[in-house]
Amino acid sequence: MSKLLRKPKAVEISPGVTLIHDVMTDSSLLEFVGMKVIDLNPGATYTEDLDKVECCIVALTGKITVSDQQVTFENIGTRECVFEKKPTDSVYVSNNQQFQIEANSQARVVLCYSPSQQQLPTKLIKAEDNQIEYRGKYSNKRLVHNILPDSNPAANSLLVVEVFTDSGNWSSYPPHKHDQNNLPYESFLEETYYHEMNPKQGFVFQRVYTDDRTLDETMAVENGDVVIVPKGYHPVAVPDGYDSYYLNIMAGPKRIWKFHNERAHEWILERK
Ligand SMILES: O=C[C@H](O)[C@@H](O)[C@H](O)CC(=O)O
Repeated sequence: MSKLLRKPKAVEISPGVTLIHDVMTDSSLLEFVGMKVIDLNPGATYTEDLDKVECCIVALTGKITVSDQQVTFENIGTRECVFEKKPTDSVYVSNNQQFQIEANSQARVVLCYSPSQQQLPTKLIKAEDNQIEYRGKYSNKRLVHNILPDSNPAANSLLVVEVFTDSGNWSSYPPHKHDQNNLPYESFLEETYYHEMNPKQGFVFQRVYTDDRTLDETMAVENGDVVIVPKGYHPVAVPDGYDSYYLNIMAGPKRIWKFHNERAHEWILERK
């Protein structure tokens, strides 16, 4: 199995809290981006002390209450299933802060981490404040919810976005990369994909590859899988009959999303 593909697990880490994914920089190919996926039963609580990282707490499904030692955001979250295609609520918590999550219902939460030195205010990122985009044409149409884009100054290095790609379409396509610290032409951002499928037995194909093909992995990615993108192009293809969801976390030396399209496929964008 590719070293870029992580399958979901189910480890109960405290009463009512199950760890589904734990992709942190000390156990992955990544230096900047970390992520955890946790399930919480109603009434269960999860507490974490952040060191020199910031965290975006995404209420993926269900209702949660999030607090640090000063503020509390009660009963946030907007959906029971990501395929309701409604934006959801998130909370930004900065470095050297403690946060607690309490589940008001059965909930799945994605914890998105990246380096942070300068402590910023804890902030509710409301669903209605997500920037919505309809990208692409022909068979690369997708719906994008920008949860924490580089235009939002709430974070020091973290970028979070979710993407819905319907049956028979491609996304993260034409292939693009952001693995060079070469602004204004390209930024260096590591990336993770947390995938869900509808129906659940579905899969997508994702290829992660570099210009020189020293990295070239094509994976069948299933519901709940995580794909790690340390570098390279990273297109996703969705088979007929299934809809795809993924949550992207990006971070690097500069909090700017400036990607480079693979020249060989850039003509895709020129079609009328
Ligand atoms: O670089 C960002 C990620 O590859 C995705 O968020 C991608 O941009 C989604 C898309 O445009 O299809």
